[in-house]
Amino acid sequence: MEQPFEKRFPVNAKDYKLYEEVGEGVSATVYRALCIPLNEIVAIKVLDLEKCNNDLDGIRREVQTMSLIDHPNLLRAHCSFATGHNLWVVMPYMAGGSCLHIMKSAFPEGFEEPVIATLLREVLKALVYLHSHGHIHRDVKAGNILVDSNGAVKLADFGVSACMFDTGDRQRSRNTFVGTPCWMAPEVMQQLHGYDFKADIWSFGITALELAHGHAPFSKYPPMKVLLMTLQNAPPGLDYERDKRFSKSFKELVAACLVKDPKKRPTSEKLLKHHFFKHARSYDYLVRTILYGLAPLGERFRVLKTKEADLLVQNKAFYEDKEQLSQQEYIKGISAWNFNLEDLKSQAALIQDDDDAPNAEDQDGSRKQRDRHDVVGLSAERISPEMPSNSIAASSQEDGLSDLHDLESSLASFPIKPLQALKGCFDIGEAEGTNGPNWKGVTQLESEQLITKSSRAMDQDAGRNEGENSGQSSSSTRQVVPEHKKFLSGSLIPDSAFSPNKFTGDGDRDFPQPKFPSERNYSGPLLYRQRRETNNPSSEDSSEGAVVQRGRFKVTSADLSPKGPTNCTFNPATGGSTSPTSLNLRASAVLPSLQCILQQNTMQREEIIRLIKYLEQSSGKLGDLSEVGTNDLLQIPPSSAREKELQSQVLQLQQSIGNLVEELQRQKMKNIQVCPLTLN
Ligand SMILES: Nc1ncnc2c1ncn2[C@@H]1O[C@H](COP(=O)(O)OP(=O)(O)OP(=O)(O)O)[C@@H](O)[C@H]1O
Repeated sequence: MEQPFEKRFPVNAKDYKLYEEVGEGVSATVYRALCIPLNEIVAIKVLDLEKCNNDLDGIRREVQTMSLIDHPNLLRAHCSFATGHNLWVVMPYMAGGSCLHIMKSAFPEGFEEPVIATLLREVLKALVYLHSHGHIHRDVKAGNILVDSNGAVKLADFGVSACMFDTGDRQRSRNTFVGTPCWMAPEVMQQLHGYDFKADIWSFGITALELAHGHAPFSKYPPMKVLLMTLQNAPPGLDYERDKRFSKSFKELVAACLVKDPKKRPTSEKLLKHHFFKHARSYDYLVRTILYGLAPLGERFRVLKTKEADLLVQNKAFYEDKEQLSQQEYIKGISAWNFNLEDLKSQAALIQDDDDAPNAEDQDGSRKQRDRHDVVGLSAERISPEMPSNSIAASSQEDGLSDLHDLESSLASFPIKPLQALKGCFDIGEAEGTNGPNWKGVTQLESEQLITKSSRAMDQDAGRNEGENSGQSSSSTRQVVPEHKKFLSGSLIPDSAFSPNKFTGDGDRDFPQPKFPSERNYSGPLLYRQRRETNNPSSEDSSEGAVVQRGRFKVTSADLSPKGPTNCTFNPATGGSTSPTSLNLRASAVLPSLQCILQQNTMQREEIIRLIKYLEQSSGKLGDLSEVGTNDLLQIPPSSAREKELQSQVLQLQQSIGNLVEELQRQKMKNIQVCPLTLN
């Protein structure tokens, strides 16, 4: 359909001439290129297979989908082939670039409604096609809506698409935590019951807001906060002061898509009939309104990339803290994340909302009211009935402490599997390299302990201010920071390919100079790839259900349950040890238990002494009791209820010391029997 039957694209690299870079994703760099035999300008997506070892299946699926689809609103691959360690995917060149690029270059505040209607209608047609063929796109966003020089609109990037007809492992992949958080549907985040193509409808609604505002709701927040806000807050919408310019039908369309219960969202087919699309115009209209005046794509891309790099350098100077830096990177929309749960918790607390008014999306009380009972899983029960509905979002955004609590309790509210998945995701921050995830020597057990520790610290710090809490949280945080980033513009292709004289403008529409100011809004998703070093120092993860992270969140739904503690722990409640008791138990395995018992014993002794001292001070009548034995003390009849209580506690402690000592002896005996040589 896309190309005439006789047009065959060669599958040999020498038949193509690469020009400038026009886009970067997490896994690929896209170049404008010339197909020499056909004398046709194309785009070539170059994927470095060595860097994508963990996700070859994803790549295969992407290429397969791109070759099989046949719809004018979907970006189809002409052909693909391997060359060296790269995979080249040859596709039509979309000279306008992505809607995200266009907004960043010229429409930082978003598009006008007729433009949005036109773009969305085309995207929806693509979704109707995909859904009717059993596909979920799973990454619908402005960055994946491409426009060509004639104003034709195509949905691109099938890197994480899934097929509803898949079975087995691939079917399971449909339940994975995948997508880009700001656009991700709540049911995808929660993973309670899996999800279907309605997840695309949510992303479509978020994309509508993105096109209207120039950035997606919550795009300035770090990933964990986005998850929390999506799950806890009412869905974002267009109900606010700044959205006056938009029609009622647009607001209704957005509201219809952004319903938390996927069953209540319309299908793509039904949505296409929405009266909002009466505002849609022709492709030509897009050329006149959004493409006119734009510089060639490669140039725009280069300018944006330079600005982003500058911004990153500035931020680096400003934020010495690497966590802050990584947060900044996220805010700017880079989707290659490398983080862990503790980092995210710190970030959730650290993030300040002082750069502008809270998102209008979060403020509207009526929507909250409406959605209170519509929230999947978390929010309805968690919203305090006394709290005015319109203050909830504000407080959840402005109060770092409450964020931390929210975070803890939200995670606690997750069903086990998603919780493990999330933890797995955050702990295993790196998955792209050949060496597996970036698992920096922290076991699941340690991770759990850290979480517990952090939550206890929060309890203790409840009265302190946010900054202190952040610090507290940070200090207990493992410093797993993003890998050093580098900009590898054209790394896969000889530099000469990008020399200015190669920049011919062939096939690219040479738009007149943009009439827009250079000051731009840099919030929003994905501008350039945050590439990671391939030589990840990680080697310790061999977990099943390992995380695959292609710049978007992607966590397998395979069982990520903890492997169980490897060290023996003493259970004070039963007085017994959970350590194995088999005969071939080694002394080295028993000793930690014994040490633990001894430690407990010592602690309890100290507690008794403390109690005695307390008694001594509080009664004041007993004279100098330091010389008096505990038993003697206990002979003295208590003169107050408090004394009585303390005496009984002392008795209990003594009893438990007795038990512990017995246990210690038992263990010693056992140990001697099992490993006499070791102990001798
Ligand atoms: N056919 C094309 N014509 C022009 N530009 C393109 C084309 N395909 C992709 N691009 C640009 O390159 C960018 C990266 O491409 P793409 O999204 O396919 O890579 P990716 O690695 O899959 O990205 P992601 O980070 O979303 O995973 C796009 O956002 C777009 O701006």
